Amino acid sequence: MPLLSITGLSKNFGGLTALSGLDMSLEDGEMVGLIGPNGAGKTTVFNLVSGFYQPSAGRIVLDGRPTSGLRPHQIAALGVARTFQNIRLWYEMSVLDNIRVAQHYRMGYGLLDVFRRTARYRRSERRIDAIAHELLEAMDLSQYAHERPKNLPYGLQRLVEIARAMSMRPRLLLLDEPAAGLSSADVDHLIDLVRRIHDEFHVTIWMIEHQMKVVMSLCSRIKVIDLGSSIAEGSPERIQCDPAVIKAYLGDETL
Ligand SMILES: Nc1ncnc2c1ncn2[C@@H]1O[C@H](COP(=O)(O)OP(=O)(O)OP(=O)(O)O)[C@@H](O)[C@H]1O
Repeated sequence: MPLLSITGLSKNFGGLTALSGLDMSLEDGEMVGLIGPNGAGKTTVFNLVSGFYQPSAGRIVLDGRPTSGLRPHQIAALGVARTFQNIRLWYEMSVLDNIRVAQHYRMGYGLLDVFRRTARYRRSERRIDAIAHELLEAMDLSQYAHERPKNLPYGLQRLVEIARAMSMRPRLLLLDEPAAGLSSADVDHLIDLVRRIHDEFHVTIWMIEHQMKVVMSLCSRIKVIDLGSSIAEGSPERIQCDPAVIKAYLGDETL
């Protein structure tokens, strides 16, 4: 059974069809790309999968369970974490606290536990700290644990956002343009780190990315959409010479 199965997924905004009849599935452990020209509907797909939008039609099934009607926090609890095209962090908190706070839904204690500082509360807090430090280490961020994200260079903020998403121990990680705005050295570092977290944490990854170097180096399979519909799917080598893909990108030098 696929980890994620999407059938006939559509989304309309008033008269605008942002997505139309998308089919897609991801097997456990895969790293897959989602590409397409600007406005193709890529972020809409991620907003639907993560519960930020409800579909106009179609079905999303996560590990055998339909997600229709579920709110974003309920989908997160089922194991879907994401990053955003425009970085979203708590800029006044430390990097460490950003990563700790993201785990709150997994804490398994109530307000009374917090006030009484029960054994359950202390156990959960220790576990949260351990996970946060493990991730900071895995992503070479330990030395920034007590910095505020707003004082870090943009490339590091992107990594903190990925670490925060990973702290939820997701089964499926959705990365929305992780390389946007990064220098070429930062892009190489990002490629290494994404590969490392994929291998180390056995997480399934679906990424939207305009920088073909990132998608081509990391993804074993790529889905291409244009104007809300699927136009191709296959290995990076196949996608690069697919006539429909070349036509969609004609004039776009990024491919
Ligand atoms: N909340 C919304 N309300 C109205 N229209 C929307 C909304 N979200 C997206 N759209 C429209 O849906 C279409 C697809 O947008 P989407 O952001 O999914 O594209 P994208 O492929 O992610 O583009 P980009 O690569 O530029 O980020 C666009 O025409 C966009 O303007």
